[in-house]
Amino acid sequence: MVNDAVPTDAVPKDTGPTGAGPAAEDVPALELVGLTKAFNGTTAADGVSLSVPRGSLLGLVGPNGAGKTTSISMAVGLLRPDAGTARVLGVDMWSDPVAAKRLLGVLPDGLSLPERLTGGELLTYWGGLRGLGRDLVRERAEELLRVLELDEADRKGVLVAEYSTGMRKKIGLATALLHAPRVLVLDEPYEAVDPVSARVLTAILRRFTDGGGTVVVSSHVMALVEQLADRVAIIARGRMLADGTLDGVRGSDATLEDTFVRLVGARGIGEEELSWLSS
Ligand SMILES: Nc1ncnc2c1ncn2[C@@H]1O[C@H](COP(=O)(O)OP(=O)(O)OP(=O)(O)O)[C@@H](O)[C@H]1O
Repeated sequence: MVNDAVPTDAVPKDTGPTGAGPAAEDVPALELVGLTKAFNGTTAADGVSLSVPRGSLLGLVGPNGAGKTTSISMAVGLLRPDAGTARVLGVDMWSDPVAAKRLLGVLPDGLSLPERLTGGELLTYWGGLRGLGRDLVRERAEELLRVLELDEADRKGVLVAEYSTGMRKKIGLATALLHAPRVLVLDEPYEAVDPVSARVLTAILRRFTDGGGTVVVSSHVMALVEQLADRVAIIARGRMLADGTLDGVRGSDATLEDTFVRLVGARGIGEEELSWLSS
């Protein structure tokens, strides 16, 4: 798995959602252009291209090892591509990473966070890195902790190091939202999150897109993507197999899972395989 953790190179000073200047209306929120990456001679992403219109919520799905995290990591500036690039509202991630990251909120795979801080302290620290004013950070941090139900742990002084997996996801999401980005890229945001918190997360994402924001979510849960997303992209073996509106990709009479299995290829278990399990 790609695990390049926290955005590093010159965390941008934020000037708010409109800080990077207005982009032309027809510019996609996020564009992946021929993103390619090989690890030790093995291609993990092979010319991955995708265009995500503004205001949409795209579900990125693919089997284990398909190249989702690799592609996302290149798109958000965490992993340098061998070839290709990504643009956030028309701003090139690899030639102008500071401006591109200003527009972007990211929940990366395997996010590493400062562990010896409470959630509130972490958000204060993060807001400072983003160049946000103290009062604004305090207000937003309190609200995020409350909405994401991390406020009680915060009052008790629970450190991030002591957080459960789901709590870590939620505080990671809070760091992604804190500077009010225009595009959110979330790698498996629902993983390990309880059903009540999942509803809160869905409500946050809907509010975000209703306000004109754009979301890319990777997930293995087809039913969730069908319920949440208006667009879907299917990737396998490092290649984009399909992308478009949900109905366009799956057709009106098939489930996303059917389409996924048809495109990716089903694999059953042979008669003899694992027969020792039933002996
Ligand atoms: N840092 C790395 N070093 C070597 N190989 C890597 C690295 N990161 C990813 N890979 C390989 O690249 C391929 C794609 O991995 P990636 O993590 O992008 O897949 P994924 O679609 O996110 O998988 P999953 O659904 O299991 O999280 C896999 O074969 C993986 O082993």
